Amino acid sequence: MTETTSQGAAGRHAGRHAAAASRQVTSQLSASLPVLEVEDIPQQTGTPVITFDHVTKVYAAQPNRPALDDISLQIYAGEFVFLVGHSGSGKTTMIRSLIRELKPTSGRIIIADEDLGSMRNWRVPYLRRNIGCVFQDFKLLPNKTVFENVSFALEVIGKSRHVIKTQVPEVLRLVGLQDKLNKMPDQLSGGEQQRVSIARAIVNRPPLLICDEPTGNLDPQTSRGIMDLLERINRTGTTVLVATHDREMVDNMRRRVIALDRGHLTRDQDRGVYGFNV
Ligand SMILES: Nc1ncnc2c1ncn2[C@@H]1O[C@H](COP(=O)(O)OP(=O)(O)OP(=O)(O)O)[C@@H](O)[C@H]1O
Repeated sequence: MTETTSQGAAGRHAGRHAAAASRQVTSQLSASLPVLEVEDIPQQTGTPVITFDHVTKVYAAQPNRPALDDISLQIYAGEFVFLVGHSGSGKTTMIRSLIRELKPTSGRIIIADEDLGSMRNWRVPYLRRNIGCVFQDFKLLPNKTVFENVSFALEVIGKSRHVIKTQVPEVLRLVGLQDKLNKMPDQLSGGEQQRVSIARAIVNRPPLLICDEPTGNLDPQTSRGIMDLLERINRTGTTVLVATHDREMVDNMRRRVIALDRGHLTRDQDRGVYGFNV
């Protein structure tokens, strides 16, 4: 069953406080990108950025237990969405399907106007250029500096040296790492490494940023810094989808929450909470 609710004035008030606090922290970061005010829920209009249309995924190893079971949802431009659920509920399967690492067993996934089911293989890299990805384990290249880790993302898609020289320092300023350009990943804290991986994910300015457990390896204070950064990126107009187990973060931020339980979509809630008892 899917339940759709929205919070009242109290929720909106709390949301405004959280947004104000977040603005204070992030104002210390670079102001190089325009800030859009999205204190209210973005209008769900136009073409959805993400559409799941009766998507089912069955892994061959578990034929009787779909990892995703008849999921239908839409996410619109500018939304910030949490994807929550117990371990094994299907969050990573959903994310891997979005970048076409996996194909659904049935149903359709549409990104912007493109049906991933009929997308030719040669177009998949172009799809992935438009989706920034951040993972729990950062996935940085250990033998490259901070600057090189981020610039590599532009090099592989053929960007000029001029673009690299301008965009890489700019994005590293945005994530607060302008003084660490020449450090190696093992000289950074976990939070700083995650900031590098976020910088790498957004340096090409993708309209969609997907994060799978971005704070899973970080302490609560560092996690808050990362979420503040993701909120700031969202305020530049980027659609952000975050799969997480971080109850405190979800409960504090009061954004749209999509909940999965054993492959079923059980809740889709504006300004939602984490909502599981364990
Ligand atoms: N490659 C695979 N082959 C077979 N079964 C898989 C595979 N990947 C995931 N599964 C199964 O699919 C279900 C959903 O797994 P998934 O990794 O999507 O969940 P999750 O919500 O991301 O979990 P976690 O929070 O632990 O990362 C689980 O039952 C899992 O065992």
